[in-house]
Amino acid sequence: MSERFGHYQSELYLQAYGGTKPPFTTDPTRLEAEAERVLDPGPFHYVAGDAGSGATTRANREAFDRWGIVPRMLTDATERELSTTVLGQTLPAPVVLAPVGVQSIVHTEAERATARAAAGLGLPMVLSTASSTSIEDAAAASGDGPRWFQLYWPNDPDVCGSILARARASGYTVLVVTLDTWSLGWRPCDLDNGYLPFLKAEGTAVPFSDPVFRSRLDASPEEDQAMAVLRWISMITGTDRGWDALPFLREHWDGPIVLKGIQHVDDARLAADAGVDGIVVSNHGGRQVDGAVAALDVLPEIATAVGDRLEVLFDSGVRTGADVVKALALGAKAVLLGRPYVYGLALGGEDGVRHVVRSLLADLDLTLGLSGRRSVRGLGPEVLVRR
Ligand SMILES: Cc1cc2nc3c(=O)[nH]c(=O)nc-3n(C[C@H](O)[C@H](O)[C@H](O)COP(=O)(O)O)c2cc1C
Ligand SMILES: O=C(O)C(=O)c1ccccc1
Repeated sequence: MSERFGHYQSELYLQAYGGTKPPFTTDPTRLEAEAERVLDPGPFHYVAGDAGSGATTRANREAFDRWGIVPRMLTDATERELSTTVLGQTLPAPVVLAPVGVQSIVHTEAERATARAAAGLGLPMVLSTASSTSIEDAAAASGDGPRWFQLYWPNDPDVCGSILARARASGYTVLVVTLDTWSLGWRPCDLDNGYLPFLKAEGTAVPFSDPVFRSRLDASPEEDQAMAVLRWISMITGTDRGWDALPFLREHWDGPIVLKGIQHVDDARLAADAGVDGIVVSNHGGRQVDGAVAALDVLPEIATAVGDRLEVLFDSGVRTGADVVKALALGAKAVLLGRPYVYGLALGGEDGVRHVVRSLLADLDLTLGLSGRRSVRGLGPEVLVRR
């Protein structure tokens, strides 16, 4: 796909002359408030919420604000190139839709809408193990779009193997293994609202459609939903595995493997020593450890330590084109976008996701060009100053 993403700006201005406004805001700082107006409190706070006092979420944003882009002039940046290669795949832009579970709580089309929007833009969608759509249905919606699969690692090896086999058979190419959520963090908002979607069997489409998981139950999920949910939760919670368990994943996956949730440089080194293909430097958007370090603050050290041995991806707090430029300049190959596209899904389904992601990419394209840079490749710390 060779779309000039910056064209979305002229498209929106021209539409305005025809009397049509954007479907909803183009301002990432207003998305959350607009989504709050269309969502019930439980789902809204589940998406927007974070761990404890929210300190990590705030730290993620503050870390971006501490860097400034220093624009260059007269560099001929009229034509920009956003495309880049990530884990052997050429992507039209260095942006991936992060794995977000239970999308049915914000829109009836759920992950199918996200999959269609991502495929239309040629960007990978990472399907969550906690998806409300089965692996196969999401793949069908994604068509020939790039798709990656995120694993919450069941402690039953046969169940794990079965899920991975289904993902491979359905055309998911990259395996993203999330390490930081072997239990949900302390989330006061959800506790106060008494809101946990899994207890109502939302976000259980992957195990409930899995023959090996079903074979582990005394009664089918249709007969005894509560027991099936509890069995599944017990399989994916706990942290009794160590780095020596990774070869199991290699045996059951024939494409790139990425570890998500890395925040310590020594863990990044262990990931490289283990031979994985990539990591996502991430604190899960501030949803797990309250008071954790901002993901952006650990990115430079990690990228310097292991960037030549594996691909370093980044998420947690990315909202604007400038944020993408900063993360790339500090060593990320690409970023994952979380909550913003989920707000787009809530506000407009597939079109809403597309509007949010196109807005981000247009902002990225223009920010890059007006900063005097022609390509997302080769950005380095010289682009930035510390405020
Ligand atoms: C509602 C919600 C559900 C999420 N579910 C998952 C999940 O199932 N698997 C996962 O690896 N990460 C999950 N995440 C974390 C995202 O993949 C990502 O790390 C985070 O949202 C990035 O931060 P951001 O929201 O600030 O962009 C979820 C995040 C949200 C907001
Ligand atoms: O809520 C989350 O952050 C998350 O990662 C998750 C975990 C399990 C099921 C659904 C989402």
